[in-house]
Amino acid sequence: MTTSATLAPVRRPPGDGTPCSVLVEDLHRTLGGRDVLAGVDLAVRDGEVYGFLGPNGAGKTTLVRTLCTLLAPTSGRAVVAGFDVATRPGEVRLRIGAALQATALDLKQTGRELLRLQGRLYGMRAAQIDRRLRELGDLVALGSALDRPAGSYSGGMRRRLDVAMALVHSPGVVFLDEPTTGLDPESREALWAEVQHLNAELGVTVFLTTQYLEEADVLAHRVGIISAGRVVAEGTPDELKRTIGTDVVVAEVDEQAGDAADALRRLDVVEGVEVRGDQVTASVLDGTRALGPVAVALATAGVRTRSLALRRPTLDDVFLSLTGRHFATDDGAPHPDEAREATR
Ligand SMILES: Nc1ncnc2c1ncn2[C@@H]1O[C@H](COP(=O)(O)OP(=O)(O)OP(=O)(O)O)[C@@H](O)[C@H]1O
Repeated sequence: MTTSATLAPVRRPPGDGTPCSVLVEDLHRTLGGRDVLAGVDLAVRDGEVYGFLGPNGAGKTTLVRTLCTLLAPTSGRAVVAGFDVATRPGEVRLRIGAALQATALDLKQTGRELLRLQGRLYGMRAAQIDRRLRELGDLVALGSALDRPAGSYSGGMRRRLDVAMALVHSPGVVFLDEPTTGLDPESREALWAEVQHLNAELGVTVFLTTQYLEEADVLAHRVGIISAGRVVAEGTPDELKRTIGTDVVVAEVDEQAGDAADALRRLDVVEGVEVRGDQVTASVLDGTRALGPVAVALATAGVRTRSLALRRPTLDDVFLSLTGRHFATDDGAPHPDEAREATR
């Protein structure tokens, strides 16, 4: 059997000397006859919060389950905490924590009982577990609820308990699969603060999947964007947005989006144009200089423009330019992030 931990290169991303907690190379996973992971490459450095962003069905959960050793790769390689997930799954499991989407808590047990059980499964003694719970501080700050059955918890409290359970045995790497999906804005922000705390104060490397653009933007040092089983972009949120240009001009037009796009593409100040419905988005280097020529070009082309707005690029613009699609929910309705953006 190969001992991946002894192969120094697997701990380092190409061209970078920083040690890596997660290294994925040309990873494929077939499910139901489909290549759900179609050659994923990515690297998460030690101590990083890595945001893995993608719309519904893109393959996020499949990748996380593979990295947590719950699914075997079809081909390619994944190394987590220094060990190959396919050949050394036991070593990987000892070193990671995971709060996955389909967590089945025994709701009759109290939070404290569940946390203690989790610690005992990792061979910890009661005193060690209690010390660890104090160390986790705010993360387990469920107050007196810690001694109530988990069945009485709100969604946010259950999610916090999930994350705390993933951390009881002091793993170096923790996987959080869509930890805030379904939470109200207040609970979401509380969980964000906790993720930041466990990364900054406890030094835990965090691999976090999300379908919320804002979440990746706020939490992640670096972001990987997955679409149809492939990582289509990787970088810091700012780096990714800079690929779009400095500013974005958005024109809402009356049924003439094609004419508007053609007119804008002819302008020197415009770097790229995307169309969605009656909305035409132009990426530009200098928004204040571009706004005038854009308005004139639309008027000259005879396009009736309902509104013209200037804003900074978002990760959704990055996704749109890479895939030709916006982030959207299954039913095609705008994602909550988009809806929020539209009302700003
Ligand atoms: N066991 C399976 N058999 C067949 N197809 C599957 C199986 N599990 C997942 N898939 C399909 O693989 C694709 C990726 O699923 P996955 O759950 O990894 O996506 P995701 O990005 O996590 O999406 P979501 O945000 O909805 O959780 C989806 O189209 C899904 O229907």
